[in-house]
Amino acid sequence: MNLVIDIGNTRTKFSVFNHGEEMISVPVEELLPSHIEILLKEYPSIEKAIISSVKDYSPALKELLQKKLKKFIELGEHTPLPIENCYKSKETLGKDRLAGVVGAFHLYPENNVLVIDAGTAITYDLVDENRQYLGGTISPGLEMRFKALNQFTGRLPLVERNENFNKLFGQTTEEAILGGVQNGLVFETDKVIDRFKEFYKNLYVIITGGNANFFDKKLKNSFFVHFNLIAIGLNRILEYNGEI
Ligand SMILES: Nc1ncnc2c1ncn2[C@@H]1O[C@H](COP(=O)(O)OP(=O)(O)O)[C@@H](O)[C@H]1O
Ligand SMILES: CC(C)(COP(=O)(O)O)[C@@H](O)C(=O)NCCC(=O)O
Repeated sequence: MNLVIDIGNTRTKFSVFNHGEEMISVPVEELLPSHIEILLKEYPSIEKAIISSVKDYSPALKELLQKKLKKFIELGEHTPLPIENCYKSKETLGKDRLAGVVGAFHLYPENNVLVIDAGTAITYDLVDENRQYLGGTISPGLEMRFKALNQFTGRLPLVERNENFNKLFGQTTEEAILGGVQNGLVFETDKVIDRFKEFYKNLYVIITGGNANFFDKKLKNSFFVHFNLIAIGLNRILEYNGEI
């Protein structure tokens, strides 16, 4: 069994895999060594673990995993991968982005795949049919857009995401913000997909991340939702490192 840990800017998600199949997946605000102790008691067959992190995390967590398990990988720029990483600043690349494209390649190895990770930030990343991760873009996440309007102005309230908002424009401050943020994100995403499709034929689109369900029935382009894409990618990297 494998333990995979994805430390994002908002949440940490940890999952247990058994022969490639995800048994459990749990989001927590902060992963503590005590959580790992409990998990290892519950699943004594866990022998390997991998962590992807986009921020600093407790050294105690790493020490515990190194001590208790047969194999532990902290995903980094030198970790061997089943795809070629063509990002130029590999040392600054978010490891969640790398895991996402490995997951995409594992699911759709014959296709060009655009991975959209709608989390704290929104990343758009391309892995092509030649097994190459080519790079992508980073833009503010949904919640960050609402928060920015509130924090950097004197009069704009903090508005919450509204699933039912479907107007082109607003007639109240709240509606105007919803229109700007939500429609803006939908327009952005559809346009990004359109542009990638112009250059990459046979393009599959995967949406993942805490806000993946926001796009449901909103985009004109078709896409697959894989909430556990990062975990799938991390598990694949862990397995790959056992094979080579
Ligand atoms: N239960 C939840 N707890 C926290 N954030 C959530 C939850 N459900 C949806 N979200 C949204 O998902 C985002 C976090 O998504 P996630 O993919 O976990 O991000 P990250 O990898 O950046 O930590 C938040 O910014 C929020 O907008
Ligand atoms: C772009 C990100 C902030 C996304 O993080 P997330 O929203 O998943 O928490 C993260 O991947 C990151 O810190 N990247 C470093 C810069 C780069 O990828 O080039």
